[in-house]
Amino acid sequence: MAEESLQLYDTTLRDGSQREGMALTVDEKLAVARHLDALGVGFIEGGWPGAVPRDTEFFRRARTELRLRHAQLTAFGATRKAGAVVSADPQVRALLAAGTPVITLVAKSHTGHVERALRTTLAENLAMIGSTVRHLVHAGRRVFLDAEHYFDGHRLNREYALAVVRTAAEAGAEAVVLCDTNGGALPDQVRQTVADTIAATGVPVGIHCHDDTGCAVANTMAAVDAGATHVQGTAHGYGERCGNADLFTLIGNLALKQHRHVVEPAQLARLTATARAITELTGIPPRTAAPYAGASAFTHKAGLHASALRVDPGLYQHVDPDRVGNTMRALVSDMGGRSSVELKARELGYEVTAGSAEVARAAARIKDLESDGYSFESADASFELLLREELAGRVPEPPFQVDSWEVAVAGRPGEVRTEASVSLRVDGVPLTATGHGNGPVNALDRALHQALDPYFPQLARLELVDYRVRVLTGETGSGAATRVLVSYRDGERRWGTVGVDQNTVTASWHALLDAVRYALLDEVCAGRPAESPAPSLAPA
Ligand SMILES: CC(=O)SCCNC(=O)CCNC(=O)[C@H](O)C(C)(C)COP(=O)(O)OP(=O)(O)OC[C@H]1O[C@@H](n2cnc3c(N)ncnc32)[C@H](O)[C@@H]1OP(=O)(O)O
Ligand SMILES: CC(=O)C(=O)O
Repeated sequence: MAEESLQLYDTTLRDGSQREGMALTVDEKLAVARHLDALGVGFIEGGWPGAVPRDTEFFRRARTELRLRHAQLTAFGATRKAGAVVSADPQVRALLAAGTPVITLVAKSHTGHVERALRTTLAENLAMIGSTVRHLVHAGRRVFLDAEHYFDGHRLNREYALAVVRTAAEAGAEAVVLCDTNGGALPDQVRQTVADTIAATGVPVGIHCHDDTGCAVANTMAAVDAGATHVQGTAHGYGERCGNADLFTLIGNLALKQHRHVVEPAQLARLTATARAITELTGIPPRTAAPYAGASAFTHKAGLHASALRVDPGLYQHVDPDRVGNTMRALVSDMGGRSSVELKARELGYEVTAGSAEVARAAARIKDLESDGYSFESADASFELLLREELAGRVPEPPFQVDSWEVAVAGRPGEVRTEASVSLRVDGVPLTATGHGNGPVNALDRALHQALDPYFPQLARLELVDYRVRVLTGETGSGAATRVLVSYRDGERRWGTVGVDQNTVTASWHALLDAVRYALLDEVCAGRPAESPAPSLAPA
């Protein structure tokens, strides 16, 4: 396909913010805008000044705090009210006051909406569009017109929908963006309607799709195929109801499948990092299966896939993950075999081959342990400990031994106390320590730190960051097995371990021990500095 330039327009900060659960502060909006700018989008729609106070404030601060290198900041708002004088309309004045180089106006293109929602005449709606666009263009702004409900409107009254497009363009709108506002269109309808609109009017058109049929990206691609030259979307497809077209997926598709010039290759390589940074800012759990930028987009679980990937990653990947800044990952589980173990081991830095006896033993143990309830796909550290055992041909000497542990939970109205005690040995030296916490796992974690940190100073940086419990056989009630997954981090690294037992606290203890042992892999006891003898770790 010929290389062709498209306008890339992001509306995360406006339509994306219409998503349930999304409520960015002004600081967060500014930060999202900076990420999108670095990604190379052409336009960033910041919100609706004059209607949403936070958006008015965003544009006020953007004037001094936002230095965009690629994108043009865009303010969004409605045309003047029916019967109003455009220059006196407060919403239109607020749009100009936002001080952006670009303004996007929303207008009705569906006769039913004009008559029933706006409660005005079809002629007055056209006059509202014409006068508002002219007024803003005269004030020196670039103007886009979002034609609301365009696809339904075009089906109901094609001539009127086309009249909206012509009126906006004749008044000076740079492009008219055809909106599938209720998200109900399918790709064929979008393709035909876009083609018909361009053929009938000759006006440059854009596309803005919602995802209510799960087709927002497909509809956008269909519109581009039919000649749309301006593409709207949002980060992660955030947006009203089911969301908008996912801009990250669109960028991947347009750049890598159709070789269209949407962003530079170096910007494309920021796609995954941008997606993750925006997730951090919104706090909305990411869709791991999201194309291109999702954590699972290049993650392989099935053994047969892994066996082909060993030969050539291209055999099960439609593009090279490096192009979008993502990485290939392998998962080990009972659905994998020796190839999955080899891939995961290589990912972790081990030079092993699927044909070796060690790898075969590791693969067999994983299948057995998973049938007992273990799950290794989020527990790389437990996998690595298991792999090391197989490579060494024995259970390596642990850096510390456990003699016993104990947890006590006592309560009375308004107060619950949890205390954990551990008895360990390091280099044969017995240690006991006690930890208090807001629950058994927290108390055990603190007791382990209390006992071990003086001997292994690197453990002091260790932080328990996630804890998940799953009851594996709910129907057997309190006798059910539980699986516990814990995640630790020590600043740079993050790792997960798994424990399984009938007793939740025991399963947690095993997962905690694996996590601490993993932290001490390759470490020898730091020893006690001569000048500071081992502290007494007996409980007070
Ligand atoms: C398809 C889209 O997503 S467009 C973007 C939608 N985004 C938003 O609505 C977020 C910001 N909105 C708001 O803050 C408020 O809704 C406001 C300030 C715009 C209006 O608030 P209010 O005056 O209290 O009215 P309300 O929210 O009930 O909306 C009804 C008014 O909007 C008008 N309206 C509805 N659609 C449109 C439109 N496309 N263009 C202009 N006016 C419209 C109605 O005619 C009605 O006006 P009227 O009271 O003069 O008859
Ligand atoms: C303008 C817009 O957000 C829509 O029609 O969906």
